[in-house]
Formats: sequence, C-alpha cells, structure tokens
Amino acid sequence: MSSNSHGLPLHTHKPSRRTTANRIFAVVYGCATLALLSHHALSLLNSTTLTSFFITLTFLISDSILAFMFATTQSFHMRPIYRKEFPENLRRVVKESDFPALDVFISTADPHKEPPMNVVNTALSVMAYDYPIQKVSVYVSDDGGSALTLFALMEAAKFASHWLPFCRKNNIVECSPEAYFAIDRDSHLSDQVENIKVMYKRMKARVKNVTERGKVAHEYITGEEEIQAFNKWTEEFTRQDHPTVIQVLLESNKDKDITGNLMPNLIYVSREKSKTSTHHFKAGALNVLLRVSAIMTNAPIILTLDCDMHSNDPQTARRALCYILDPEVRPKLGYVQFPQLFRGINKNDIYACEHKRLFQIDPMGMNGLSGSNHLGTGCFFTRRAFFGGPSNFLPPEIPQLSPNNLVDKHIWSSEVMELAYCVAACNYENNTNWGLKIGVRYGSLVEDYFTGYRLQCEGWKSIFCHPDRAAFYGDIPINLVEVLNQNKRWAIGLLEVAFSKFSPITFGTRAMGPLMGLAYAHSGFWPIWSVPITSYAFLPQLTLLNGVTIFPKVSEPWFLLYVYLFLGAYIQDFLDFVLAGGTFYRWWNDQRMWIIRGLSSYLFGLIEFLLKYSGISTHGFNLTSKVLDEDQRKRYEQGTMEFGVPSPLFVPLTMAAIVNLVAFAWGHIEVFRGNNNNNLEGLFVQMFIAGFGVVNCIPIYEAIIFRSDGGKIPRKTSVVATFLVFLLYLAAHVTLRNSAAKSVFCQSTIL
Ligand SMILES: O=c1ccn([C@@H]2O[C@H](COP(=O)(O)OP(=O)(O)O[C@H]3O[C@H](CO)[C@@H](O)[C@H](O)[C@H]3O)[C@@H](O)[C@H]2O)c(=O)[nH]1
Ligand SMILES: [Mn+2]
Repeated sequence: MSSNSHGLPLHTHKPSRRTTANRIFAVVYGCATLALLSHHALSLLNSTTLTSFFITLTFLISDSILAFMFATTQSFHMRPIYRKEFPENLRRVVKESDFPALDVFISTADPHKEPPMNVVNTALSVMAYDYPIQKVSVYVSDDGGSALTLFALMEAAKFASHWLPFCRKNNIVECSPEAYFAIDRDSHLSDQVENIKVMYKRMKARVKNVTERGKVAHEYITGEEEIQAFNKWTEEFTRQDHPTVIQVLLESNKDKDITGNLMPNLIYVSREKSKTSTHHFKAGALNVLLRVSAIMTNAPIILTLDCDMHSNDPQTARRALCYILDPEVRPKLGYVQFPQLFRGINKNDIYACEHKRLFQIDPMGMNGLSGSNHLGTGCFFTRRAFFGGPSNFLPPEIPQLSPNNLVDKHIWSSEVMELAYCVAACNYENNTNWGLKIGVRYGSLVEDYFTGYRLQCEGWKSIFCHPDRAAFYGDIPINLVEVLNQNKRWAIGLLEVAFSKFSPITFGTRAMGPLMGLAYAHSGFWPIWSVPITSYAFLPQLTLLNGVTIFPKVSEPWFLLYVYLFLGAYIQDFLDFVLAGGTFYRWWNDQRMWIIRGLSSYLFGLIEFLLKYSGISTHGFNLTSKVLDEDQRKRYEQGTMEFGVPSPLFVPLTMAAIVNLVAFAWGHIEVFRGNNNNNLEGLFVQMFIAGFGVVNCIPIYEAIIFRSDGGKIPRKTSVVATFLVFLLYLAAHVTLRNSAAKSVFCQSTIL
C-alpha cells in the first residue's frame, strides 16, 4: 500500500476473497488425487494380464499428469491479488518533466502476413500517448526487411502530424485510427473529423495499393531522403539476406505537427540478415532494438508491442508509472505487464482465443507472489532488468549500451548512426552475452515466457496491471488451423524451456521458491496435457467397444471418487472463468478447445519437440497470419468452426470424434440388449466419457457431414481418420479379445 510524502497513494491492492476456500479445496482435492493414484499403483502391482497392466499403466501415467497439472495450478490459487492504480495522483507527486523517457518497441516480420496498416495503427496509437511527447521514441523492427513497411511508416509519420494534435485536442482515447473510425460516429461528424477521416482513408488506400503491387512506385516517392532510403532495396536485397536499414522518420527535436507542437521520435529498423547466421526470430529483433535504442535515446523504460496490438488508452504509460515511480517498488521492478485482450472475438469465442486463464487468471494469481510472467506484448520493462539481476549488474561490452549511459548526441549525428548500424549487424552478438545473460533470452520459441522467467529467476519482480479499461487490444487468428498452429508453436517453445537446464521444476524452484517455480512449471509443461486428453479420448471408448469395463461400477465407493474428481476440477475451472468475467458459453468453448488443443497442438507440439530433441528435425517461428478472408470472417462471426484445409492437425481430432460417437452408440445397444456383464452399472463411466466427447464434438460432426461451405472438414481428412479409427479398433480388438466381458478396474485393493 504505497503512499508517499504527499499521502496520496499511487497504487493499492487487496487479496481475493476466495483465497481461504481455494486453500481448503486444494488440500481435499489433493488427498482425493493421491487416493486415486495409489489405487492405480496397487492395481498395477496386482494386475494379472498384460492387457490390464497396460491399461492401468496408461491411467496411472495420465492421472499422474492430471495430478501434476492440478498441483502446479495451486500456485495461482494461493494468493491472487487485485491491484488498483491512481494515475490521477501522479501529477501531485512527480513533475511531468521528471517522468522517465519511454522507448516503444514494435515488431513486425512479414508485410504479407502482417499488413503494414496494422503496424501503422500500432505506431500511431502509442505516439498519441498522454505523455511528455519529447520523451517518447517509437522504434519499429521490421524482420521482413520490406520497403512496403517502410513506406507505410513514412506515410504514418506524415499523417501523425495531423492525427496527434487531433487526438490531443479532442481527448481521443481510441488513438488507433482504425479503431477510432470503426465506431460509427455519423450522427455528430464534425468537419474536422470528416477531414481527418478522408486523410486517413487516402493514406490507407496508398499503403494498400503499394502492398498489393508489392513495390513502392516512383510516383509515391517524393523527397530526396525518401529516394535514398528506398535505394537500399537493390536487386540483391532479400528478406533473409540484406544490410541493415535504419531510417529516422520523425525526430522530436526537429519535426513539428501542424499546430507547431513537437512530435515523438519514430525510427524504422530492419536489422542485417544473412543466411549464414542465426537471427533468433523475435528475440533477436528485440535485442537489436535494445541496442539501437540505447545508442539513440536510451530511455530507462521500454514498452514492447507486437504489430497486431494497439493502445486503447493513452493513460497507460502513466498507469505503469504508478509502479515504476514508487521508490519501494522500483529497485526490484523488472516489468509491468498488461493483459493480452482482444478485439473481434466472436460472441462465444469458439476458438477460446481469449485464453482467459493464460492471459488474465494465472497472471493475477502470480501477482500475489513475485509477479506475473511476461506475455510478449503490452509490457513496460525497466531497461536495467536486461542487464543482470537487481544487485548483480552485468555491463554490456561497450559503455554506450549501458542502461545508465546518458545520450548527449543528436540521433542524426554520424557518430550515433554509425554505431547504430554497427550494433544492428548480424554478427555483432558473436562472443557476447546477448541472448544468454543479457537482453531477451534465446533458446525458446516463446521468448516472452522464457525471458520473463529468467528475469524473475535473477530476482526481478513484476506487476500485473489489469485496469478496467483495456490498455491494449490485439487481433486474434480467426480460423482453426491458424489457432492450432500458433498453439503448437507455443507448445514447442514451452517444452524447450521445461526440458532445458533452466527447467522451472529444478532451476526455477531453487531460484524463486516452490510456488513461483510451480507456477512457471504449469505453463512450461502445458503440452503434456495431450497425454491424459488423448488417453481419455480413445481408451475408454475402445474398451467400451470391446465390452471391457475399466472404471468402477456406479455402486462402488471408488465411483464417488471419480465423480468428485471430475466435478471438482470442472466446477473450480468454471468458477475461475466466470468470476473473471466470462460467460457460460465462453467457458464451455474454452474447455472444448482445451480438449481440441490436447489432440492437436499439444500432441503435435510434443512430438515435434521430441523429434527435435533427438536431432531429427528443426522448427522455426511460424508467423500467425493477420490477413482475413471475407468468407472466413463471416463464418467466424456466425460462430461456425473453420476447418477447410486438410491439415494433419485435424486427423486425431476427427478420429476422436468418430470413436466417441461409435462407442457411445454401441454402449447403448449393449445396455439395451441387457447383456449381464455389460450392464449400465459397469459401463456408466465409459459411456459418460464417450457421451461427453460426443457433446464436445458436435461442431466436428457438422463439419464432416452437414456442411458444404469452404470451412468443412475436407473429405481427405475424414477418410484418413475413418481408416485410422478402423485400424485402431482392430488393434484394440486383437489385444482385448481375451479380456472381453471382464473388468480391469481392480476392486480388491486398498478399500
Ligand atoms: O522472426 C520473427 C518472428 C516474429 N516476429 C514478431 O513477433 C510477434 C509475434 O508473432 P505472432 O505471429 O503474432 O505470434 P503470436 O503467437 O500471436 O504471439 C504470441 O507469442 C509469441 C511467442 O511465440 C510472443 O512473442 C508474442 O508476444 C505473443 O503475443 C509479431 O509482432 C512478429 O512480427 C519477429 O519480429 N520476428
Ligand atoms: Mn500475435
């Protein structure tokens, strides 16, 4: 509860009221889990046949993983806190002229997957921050090395001279022009708004035109400076192989807006690329920006943003200052993370793109410990945090890169420029600590998770700041294959950390204590959900089809344990979700997507990771496309699942859908036939699981059979899946033949 000499607090926090209930539930549920696991273990020892041995083993492994995941989520439940900031008190406490300078990093990587207009909107939205303007510098990293993106930013620089004063004068809060004009303002469109709207539309048309042509036509290039800039795109210039391009598009000492006010710095950076050196994807790009910005402005505070995310509140930087300027918080403060929130999600969020747990609930839980993990975008870092722990400063190789170095030269001066080019070179990092101990860390496709984690291990604390008005809004992928591929990339990246020498279980627990270690382990081991999900999606069903009972009868006490474990987990998940502002249908889709991801992204991520681990294959950063197809958008808005392409990711999913339906139907037939051994009592749990699967798979059945639009499941996928299901059934039949009409669930043990 920090107040200062003026008695005005900058921020407060209060614990969640559910903490005690959470702790009691954790203990009871934990005991129930242990009971089940010990039962499995004893059954394993007592198993009589090889088949029952393997079935029990599968459940022992699956349920152990579920138990592990349950145990790790407890860190989020032990001490969640709600924070509140008072940016309005800021001006009474600090003079604006004493605000720290702010460097904003925006990354983009491909003008065809990430439309340059998105980058423009992201940049404009932060340039319009309510912050002393000469203290703001916006750096755009273009890993696509594209003249199209540079062109778009040149246009943005010109438009900014109208847009920024317009926002300031009218107190606009939606400072991304696209978001601002998307709201229908027809009724009170003043001339001024109309003018700027026309200007924006014209700029958009020019940028679109250039992007579509794939080339910046001569008629669009006006000044000598611009000609020189585009001359760098020679014949040999390719995306993977090109020299550094740094272009200062706006300079706060020189450029003024139409009302004569200063403008923030706007700098375009496309680092050198060479086919012979690794570039470490976004992590590499951010490190180049860390160095280039150090040479040019060296602001102590850095905001990182992806080009698919824009500011929704110009007060955000001030809000972050409420923590950054608190002398009690500052010495150990590594970063202030804002949640990832999204625009354009359909009503019931069919793909669970909101990731409420990942981006809101879990960070809130970590807030009461050492602070949230880093979510990649919408995060204010202290520059110092990139150079060793709070009490263990690690100096960079040249003093000009040091976080406490004062820049006393002009951005344009040849000295600054030369050095900037030098530190953006692709082999600059050779034999340095960059990516290992300094800057954004390399070695994982989820550089965000890994970097935040390493900073926290070094002793840095973080703050999760979740104001009522969203600070940033991002875009989400709106077709299933994009969603699953994105999640697969995350899965691989997380495993890269989980199974490294920095594993949260060992290294993390030692560095940050058990609760924080487990919290990071929960995300790190995210993809192993695929093991229990896959087992429960196939095994109960295949055994049901072969008349083998594998769960306790309804009349047995163990049955109640299963009921408790299932309902307990589901109800707690539901409460977490709804209390964080979710609706029932969104929660339902969220759990459905958890199962779908388990059968696709997590499963394939796990397999690809293992292949890479054993040196068989490698994988890169597969950029999520932000380009929207109109038909797809329509179907998305109606809430229809989009399959469309014959992706291997859909195969296990389709297989599970078929197996569950067949097993569920077969189970009914068996029960009605009144077969003594296969009565409802014994098969109930299996029937329930299959039925639950069927309900979850309804959109998949629709997509296989009833749909004719471009988003249905391709014939090829359903044929392959059906064939594989058949093989699976045969294999199960051969294995289970001798156990038919038997129960594998062993009742004679501990009860
Ligand atoms: O070689 C690359 C690849 C990507 N990017 C940028 O990285 C960002 C994230 O890429 P995106 O395709 O949008 O991935 P998402 O899965 O949507 O991003 C989430 O996951 C990433 C880690 O996988 C984090 O970096 C992001 O912050 C987080 O929002 C974008 O701005 C890209 O331009 C680069 O700069 N260079
Ligand atoms: Mn993204």
